[in-house]
Amino acid sequence: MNQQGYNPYAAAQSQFDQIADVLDLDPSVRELLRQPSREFHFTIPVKMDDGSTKIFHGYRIQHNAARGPAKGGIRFHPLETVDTIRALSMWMTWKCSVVDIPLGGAKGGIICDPHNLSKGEQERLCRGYVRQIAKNIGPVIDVPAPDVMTNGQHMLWMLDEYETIFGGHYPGTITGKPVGSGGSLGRTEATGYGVIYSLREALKALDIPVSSTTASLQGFGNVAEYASRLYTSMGGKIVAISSWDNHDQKSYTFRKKDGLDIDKMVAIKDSFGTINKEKAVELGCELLDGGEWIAQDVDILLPCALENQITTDTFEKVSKNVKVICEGANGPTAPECDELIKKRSIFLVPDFLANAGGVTCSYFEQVQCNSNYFWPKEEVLEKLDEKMTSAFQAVYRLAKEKDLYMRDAAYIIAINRVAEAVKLRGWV
Ligand SMILES: NC(=O)C1=CN([C@@H]2O[C@H](COP(=O)(O)OP(=O)(O)OC[C@H]3O[C@@H](n4cnc5c(N)ncnc54)[C@H](O)[C@@H]3O)[C@@H](O)[C@H]2O)C=CC1
Ligand SMILES: O=C(O)CCC(=O)C(=O)O
Repeated sequence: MNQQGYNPYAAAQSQFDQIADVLDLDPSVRELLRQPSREFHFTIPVKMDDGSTKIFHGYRIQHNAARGPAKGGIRFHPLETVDTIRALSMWMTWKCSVVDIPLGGAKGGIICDPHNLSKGEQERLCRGYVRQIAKNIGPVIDVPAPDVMTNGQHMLWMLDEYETIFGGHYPGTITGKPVGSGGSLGRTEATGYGVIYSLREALKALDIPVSSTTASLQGFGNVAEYASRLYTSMGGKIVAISSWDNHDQKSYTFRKKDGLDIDKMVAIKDSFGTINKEKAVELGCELLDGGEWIAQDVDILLPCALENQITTDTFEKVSKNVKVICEGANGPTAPECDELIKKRSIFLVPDFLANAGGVTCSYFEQVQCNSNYFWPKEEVLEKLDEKMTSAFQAVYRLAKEKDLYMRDAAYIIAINRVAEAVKLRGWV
């Protein structure tokens, strides 16, 4: 999902280079880690409902697998680009490393708009994707999962195709599967809840009670919905949410200054996370331009939609009262904006730490599939909270000790672990 003039891969590499300098990384380690180790680009012919055949373009990019099988979601998006997937694969490596789970980093995508595909066409697209990549994914190689505009149903079609090809049950091939078909309880909630576990720790560090805070969110899909649910259940108040309207081809911000009722907002969104604007107005929401979510007078900003949303331009609109930015999306902040965030002393919880709950629960799903024994939801969420909290605390401790920006501290921990793994394996 590239926007004009913005290249997420260049952003991911620039973040990496900055920390590689701080760590004085060995040149060969640096060269190895600043790019993906393997890339697959392929075509996917799909029989459409009208009898025609359409050719889609699919990608799977594996950044690094030194600490374990590569891991990361598959996106469906009409504006997906290879550089976005490269960046996301790199961020997956740092994400798995910062929460210390034995997995590497990968990401996949198909250039398509599922809004315009029937269920049957989506199933054939998922199966076609797997036919092209089956030999290069699997429980010990690379394990996909859902991401933007993909869900458990897509994952199960993909798994079924994989198991048909290899003739057996291999539930550890894909995570984010539906519960009852090899999925873990809690995976649907995991990313959003993880964002709020990190936010809770950040507020604790700042000595601010959650129940005294207000927040504004970008996005209302999987991550944002569950982040909103947990945050409001802790007493926080959400005053604005923005979402994309595919029919109007623009985004809107829905604002209610005395607080949005999240159950009611969920009831009027579709499966793509689009809020019905007519129904929102009936619920008493003000309808603002999509970009207005960032300009609200709140304590907390939760970007949970897209990359490159907090830029030097949009940052000018950020209220002086914002105390925390907790990044639910991957890469929502342009690298040049970090200096501005630091200058304003806004506490930042970086994306690959804040949104690591999804992949952590995916790891739990693999563990459960391997032992063919599934845990109750409370146990999954308790383990998730433990993992997220201890990762946050390790990053926060380092940031405090060395007076570092939270993103830099998280990168130092993550990159050091991967650099150590590639050295121990004798790759460099
Ligand atoms: N689903 C997961 O487990 C994980 C997702 N992420 C990241 O979180 C972000 C969101 O992912 P999901 O919630 O899964 O996606 P999703 O597809 O469920 O929801 C995306 C949401 O973003 C909104 N959106 C799209 N363009 C927008 C715009 N211009 N302005 C305002 N809203 C807009 C959509 O309306 C929708 O509500 C992505 O960056 C994704 O990579 C990160 C970790 C795990
Ligand atoms: O659950 C997973 O394996 C991957 C989730 C993901 O794609 C992400 O964290 O960005």
